[in-house]
Amino acid sequence: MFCTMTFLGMQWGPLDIFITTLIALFLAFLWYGIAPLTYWRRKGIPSVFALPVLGSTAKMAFLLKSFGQVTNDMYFQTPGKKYVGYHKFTLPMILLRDPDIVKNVLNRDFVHFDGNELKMDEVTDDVFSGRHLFLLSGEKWKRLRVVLSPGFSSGKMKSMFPTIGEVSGNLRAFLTEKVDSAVESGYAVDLKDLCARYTTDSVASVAFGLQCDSIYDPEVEFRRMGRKLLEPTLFNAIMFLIMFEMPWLNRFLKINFISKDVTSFFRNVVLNVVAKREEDGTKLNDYFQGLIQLWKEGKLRVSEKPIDDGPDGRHVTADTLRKNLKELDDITAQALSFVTDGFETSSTLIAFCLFELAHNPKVQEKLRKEIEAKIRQNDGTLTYDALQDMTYLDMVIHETLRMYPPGMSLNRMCSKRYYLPNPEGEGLDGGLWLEEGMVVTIPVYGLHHDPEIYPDPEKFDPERFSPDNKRDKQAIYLPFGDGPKMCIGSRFALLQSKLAVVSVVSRFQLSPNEKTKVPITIDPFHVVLNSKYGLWVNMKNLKQ
Ligand code: HEM
Repeated sequence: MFCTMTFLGMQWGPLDIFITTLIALFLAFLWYGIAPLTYWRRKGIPSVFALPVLGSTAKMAFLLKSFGQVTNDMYFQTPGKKYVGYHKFTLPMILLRDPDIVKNVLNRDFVHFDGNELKMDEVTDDVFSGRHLFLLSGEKWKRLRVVLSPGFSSGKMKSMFPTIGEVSGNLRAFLTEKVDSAVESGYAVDLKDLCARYTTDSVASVAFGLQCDSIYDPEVEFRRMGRKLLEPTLFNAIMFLIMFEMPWLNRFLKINFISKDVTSFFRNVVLNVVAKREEDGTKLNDYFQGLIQLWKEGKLRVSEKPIDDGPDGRHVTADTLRKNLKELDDITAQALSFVTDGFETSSTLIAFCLFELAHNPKVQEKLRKEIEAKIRQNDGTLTYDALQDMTYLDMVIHETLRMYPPGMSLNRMCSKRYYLPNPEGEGLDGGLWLEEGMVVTIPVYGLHHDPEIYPDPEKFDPERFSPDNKRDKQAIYLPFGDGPKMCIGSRFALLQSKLAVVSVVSRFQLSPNEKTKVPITIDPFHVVLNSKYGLWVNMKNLKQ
């Protein structure tokens, strides 16, 4: 009744096959799931507990915690060490704990760490692959960084000020309507959603030259598409888990990180704006115009040679974009990177800042006084220079980014052998040679919340960043990363965030709303630090 087979000169019945398969699976489990976990013991380096297959990141694998939360846990489990080994699944990695080593890796010794573990598939993710700074390394990264950096200079920020100012005016007008018609306890608002709509409008106007109005209409298509990119859904959580933590897996799965409808929407937006400006002969002084110029000069092509490269320069028009998808994607990628990198991170900053102000009325009052004084000194108008001159606002924003750094951790991949001293302390013999390809993790959230570095770390205290305190201390502070790979958009992020905070605080009184409990619960599904249950506050008119 049961069939048998002959293999290696022996007769195999179903039971033999079953038992042999079990043994083979068990050996594979030992070889691939357990043996790699002895790596740090064999090297004599202290390490964090690791489970078979899932390594030290089991909670992340089950989506119970984000990678940032897991690195934070590991940081606090290993006091006194300069660094420790851990396993992301079965891959050995290093968690750097010592602020001096961290600073060296990011700055002085960056040439040893200009590799990149992140990769997107060129076929499935044709827009970003080979074009986004986050995904590039070595020479290509350096060339694109040099090309894009002038677009984020202080001068450029000053020229963007009126455009973002208009969007912050819309935010204020929208809230005025809501607060005026609210009940006596005030207008209850989830800051997370509102601030995301504000930064969407701001990014749309600066990076695409579009008026988007999602503050008033949350369902407008630009907002829907932007939201789809980073929404904390189960699908996105799994997708980001694969992209950031298991990039090798996508070589087989070939998942689109940016879905086709989102890609095609943003390609069309770019095409239409280029064509419109060409038709009208308009040359605005915005970031998008800068991208058009770079594209015309062939400078956005970092992976391949630009087309039409002749002695008189490139004769390219909107029609070139229509006919050549690669050229269109050169612009789309850079404009779209504003959406992926710029709106969620900044909205997180604004939302947490306003949330903390609601919970710290004295800080709120002091900030309001500064804003009023600076505006008064400028004949009642808010100018770019007046905003830059608000020292206390800068302290409040710094403290928000310390407590809530949107990117909770950073990674760097070793590209050239590098020596780390003994992990147990100063002056001891024996350290570790990091080999090419080894990834080191910097637990930003942990460092920002370490009482040895920032006393009473859970207290929202902008005074830590007063000019005197800042001068005295050289504490580690990494909300935008550091070194040559530091966030390219930090000036823009600070500008749009400060404008939003000023617009709200100068007009409304903020107070806590019981829907959001303190301390907040971090959302493990979110790619940047976020509160799981929103960030609710009440807003009232100041004179009420
Ligand atoms: C509060 C807002 C923001 C925060 C907290 C933030 C944070 C960061 C961090 C931590 C990094 C990694 C730095 C490193 O590895 O050392 C980064 C990189 C980057 N950010 Fe931001 N960012 C913000 C806003 C923006 C905005 C508005 C843009 C606009 C385009 C932007 C574009 C980028 C890009 C392109 C990179 C990659 C840089 C490179 O690899 O050379 N970011 N950001």
